[in-house]
Amino acid sequence: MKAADAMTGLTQLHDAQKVVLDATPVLGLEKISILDALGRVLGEDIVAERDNPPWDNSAMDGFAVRWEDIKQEHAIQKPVTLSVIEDVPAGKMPSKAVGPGQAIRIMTGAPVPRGADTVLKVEDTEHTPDSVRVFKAEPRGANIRPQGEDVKKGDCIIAKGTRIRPGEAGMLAILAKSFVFVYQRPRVAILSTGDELADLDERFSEEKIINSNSYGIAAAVQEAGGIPLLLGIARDTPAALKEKISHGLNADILVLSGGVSMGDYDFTKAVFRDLGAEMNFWKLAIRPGQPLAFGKIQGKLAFGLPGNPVSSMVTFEQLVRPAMLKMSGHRSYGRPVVEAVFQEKFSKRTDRRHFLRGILTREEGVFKVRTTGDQGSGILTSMVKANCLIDVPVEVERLNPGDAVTVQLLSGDAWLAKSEHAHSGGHRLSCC
Ligand SMILES: Nc1nc2c(c(=O)[nH]1)N[C@H]1C(S)=C(S)[C@@H](COP(=O)(O)OP(=O)(O)OC[C@H]3O[C@@H](n4cnc5c(N)ncnc54)[C@H](O)[C@@H]3O)O[C@H]1N2
Ligand code: MOO
Repeated sequence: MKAADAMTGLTQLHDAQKVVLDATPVLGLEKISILDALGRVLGEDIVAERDNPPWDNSAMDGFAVRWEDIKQEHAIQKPVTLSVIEDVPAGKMPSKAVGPGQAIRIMTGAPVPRGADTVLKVEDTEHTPDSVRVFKAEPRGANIRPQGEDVKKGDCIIAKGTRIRPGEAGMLAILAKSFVFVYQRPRVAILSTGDELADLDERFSEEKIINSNSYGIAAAVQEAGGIPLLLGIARDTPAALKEKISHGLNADILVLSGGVSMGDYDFTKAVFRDLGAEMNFWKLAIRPGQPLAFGKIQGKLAFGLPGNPVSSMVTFEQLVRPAMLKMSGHRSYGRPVVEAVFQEKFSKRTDRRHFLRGILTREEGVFKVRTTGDQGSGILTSMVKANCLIDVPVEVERLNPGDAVTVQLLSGDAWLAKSEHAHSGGHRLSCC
């Protein structure tokens, strides 16, 4: 890793991300029911043990025939009459073979009988229980779905490392895989620090600040597919911090929030040292989220996120979430990214990369983005309004309306839901 810049003492985010990902292990596998597999990452290649469909079958309700019998050029003037020798509904195997001058009535999905190589749609015929008149010529093989057209026995159908979506779940069922191996979900212990904090179950007091970070981080952990373990609040004493941290060391990741700014370093550092931790204390070249601690405590990944509520969420996004995704077997660790047209004026110093909370909309096919308003690191409503983070590179000094920017999409389809709010104008939240 490149060391922090000698002049500024700042560490670039991508350098910090590399350190984090290099230190992050991939978790082991567990076997689960496909009913629980949505969103999980496959830990095995899924190889087809049989063809799908398992036999040639009809794509239409109609009659299975021999193409030789119906190939005449003027079907309408000279319709062919065939005798119907059997009915084959879906779910039944035909017992007879189609011979010259014969047809078998067949339903969509039913196996094509031996001898037949073409299916005629029922609406292109005139029929009685015993016979069928054919008025339309069809090419050989029409309306037959051949064996193995979807899946060929022996092929790898879903590769290890694939995230299971509804399509994969259906395919696993087709392949009769009721249980599959997936990567384990990371367990993330969450600890908020600070005497100023009160938890939700404590008596409300005017002097205290409600611990919101634990709950925002817990939700972010769940959204990233992990299991949050709330350790509560560590009071500002070395003993309290040490004890709480030790409770979190059976998790895969420990996330602390607060206590990483200048004033708190000495105390936190001493506790880490006592626990045998190897920690980096970074000043990241980003805003929000400058002070950040990362390392390993007794082999477990440990993050010290800044206490300001937005800073903790943004640093979780940029550093903890990628580590969680790597742990749980994903092949890419970032959010979806799009280019959008910036709608405002913005300026900054050229020493930090900024993550502005943004509202992305799509108007006449063009992505447009504006900020949520005040970008202070204590303005948690900015995260409530935002559907994306606008990623403004370190070297950019100003943005004008019309400039192209890169945005990281937060939480899936949220940007669609937010469009209406953005259109209604203004930065204020409005309900009802
Ligand atoms: N002299 C300096 N002071 C600060 C610097 C600096 O470089 N030099 N950096 C500032 C920046 S940037 C940030 S971010 C914060 C980070 O501070 P800490 O991580 O030590 O966090 P605290 O001081 O404990 O808290 C900051 C702020 O956040 C509130 N907070 C903390 N925990 C929670 C929680 N669980 N839920 C809700 N809110 C929480 C806390 O009350 C404070 O308002 O340091 C700056 N200072
Ligand atoms: O980085 Mo602090 O997180 O800017 O407020």
